[in-house]
Amino acid sequence: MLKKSVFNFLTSTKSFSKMLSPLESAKQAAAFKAVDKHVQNNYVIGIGSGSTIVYAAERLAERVSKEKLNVVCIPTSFQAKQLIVKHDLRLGSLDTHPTVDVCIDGADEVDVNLDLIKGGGACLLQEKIVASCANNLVIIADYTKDSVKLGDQYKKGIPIEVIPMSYVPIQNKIRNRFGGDVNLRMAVAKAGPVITDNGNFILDWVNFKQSDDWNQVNTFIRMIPGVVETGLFIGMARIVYFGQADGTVKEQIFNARNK
Ligand SMILES: O=C(CO)[C@H](O)[C@H](O)COP(=O)(O)O
Repeated sequence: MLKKSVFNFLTSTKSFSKMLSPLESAKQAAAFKAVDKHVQNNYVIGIGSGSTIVYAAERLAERVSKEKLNVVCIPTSFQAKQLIVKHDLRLGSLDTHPTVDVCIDGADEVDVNLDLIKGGGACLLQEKIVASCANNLVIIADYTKDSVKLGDQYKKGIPIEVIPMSYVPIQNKIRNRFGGDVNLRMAVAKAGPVITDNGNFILDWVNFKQSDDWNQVNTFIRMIPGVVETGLFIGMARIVYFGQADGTVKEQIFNARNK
């Protein structure tokens, strides 16, 4: 039997109310650290997408309510919008707030230069738009996303959002230029492809050769007619928090980043 005092302690704070797996603890630790360090009163905040950002939204709601913060949240996806609404945070848009103080978002892989692969949740287009409007892009990720070179860790490939009618020619052009396989992402609970929040398809480029110049690769792909955006976020992030299995956080900063 658990002693009453121990039980009371374990259930007394929100953080201890759910026992998290090492991976979830890592996500939570990274998210909490980013919100605690980078959110200030009167900020416009970009809210990213994915599973790690769920913890950031929770923490932000906690801080807003306790500290009576006045912040506006700009969503990067339908999911992000739902999180903002669920937590009673103030929903804004780039129409009314085109400059974002800080954008907090997850990533699928982060290399030593803080270049990223994003779009595992098919939200890369709006994520990149909001990140491009932010004075500071802060990435929150668990330890599995920490990589030396892009492609080391994330075997699901580089997501590319495309206009539906162009997906086959785009597959061919990428394969012919760089090799690898370019797969149309299929939906799980629907017969057919994943449709993004913007009504487009997602191609996942896998088994590619590593590049020493991702900027060049990104530029080539973005120039193909029908490509809307890629999940390569090159030179955008300035700070990454990698949550660890023990709940600590590794911080990686790119000081020389110019915006
Ligand atoms: O880019 C994304 C969605 O398009 C996510 O930020 C990325 O997939 C990371 O997700 P998670 O926090 O679930 O690991």
